Amino acid sequence: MNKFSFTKMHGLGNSYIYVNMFEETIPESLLSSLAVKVSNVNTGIGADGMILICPSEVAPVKMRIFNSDGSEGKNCGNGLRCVAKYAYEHGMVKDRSFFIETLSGLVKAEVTVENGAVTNVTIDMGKPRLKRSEIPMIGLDAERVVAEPFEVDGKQYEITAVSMGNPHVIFYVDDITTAPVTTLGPIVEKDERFPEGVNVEFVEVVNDHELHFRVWERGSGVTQACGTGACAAVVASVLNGKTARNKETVVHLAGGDLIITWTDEGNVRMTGPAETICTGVYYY
Ligand SMILES: N[C@H](CCC[C@H](N)C(=O)O)C(=O)O
Repeated sequence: MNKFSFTKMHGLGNSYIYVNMFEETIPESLLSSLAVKVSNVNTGIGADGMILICPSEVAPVKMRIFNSDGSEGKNCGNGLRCVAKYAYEHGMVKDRSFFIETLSGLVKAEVTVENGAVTNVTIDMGKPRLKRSEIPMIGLDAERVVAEPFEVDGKQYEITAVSMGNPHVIFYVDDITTAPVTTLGPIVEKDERFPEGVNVEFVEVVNDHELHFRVWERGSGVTQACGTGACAAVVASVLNGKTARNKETVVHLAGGDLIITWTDEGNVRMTGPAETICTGVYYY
């Protein structure tokens, strides 16, 4: 019987099964199917996916993230905060500020420590990718996708698309409590205009530094929070003149709040909690 030790952690209720690949060995060919199995709340552990904390040649640690459908994502904001917490608390890094490698490049983490435990984490997520080709999205000629008409099943919408290393499309709504998350979300996730699929976000603007946010995630469906999605929502809101550049913006997600700033230098900074739920051994 094969097995590996895991730590279940969450960022605002967006939980993953974390595996320390400095200590565990799992065949590459099994990673996708294992992500599906461990995510199952009935026959597995229960989570939005699986995250591997791996050795890296360019940073103290590398994060790989697998959604609950087994697809591998290229970035994960809530995951990065939990990886930073894990790395610091397990002595994998000595400084409170350090780099983490992702499939979409290097990001910088800064942990807040109280009595030896990481209570909050800031991630410099780097620059958003705004070109249509970088999302990626196919369709009109305009280089960026900002307030673009978008038809779905004969209904007209307006979208803005942003990549944080992974693809996001933002719909603005008047009332977040009635956003079509579970009806429009799964349709747009697989829309052919997004060749790699897309994370689908719904945003209600409160004022120039406050948003309400819900998400249908590519590969995981409805989650309590999406860190990269919240970053994309802030960038989209600045591009649409709805929130202020270089100003801390509170994003209210179902699982709690993130503080996000798109700085004048161009980077997106995200601050929020990261929590450990439990540890255990998974048999497969
Ligand atoms: N579903 C995403 C990966 C997880 C992102 C999200 N959980 C976050 O916190 O950023 C994707 O396939 O791009």
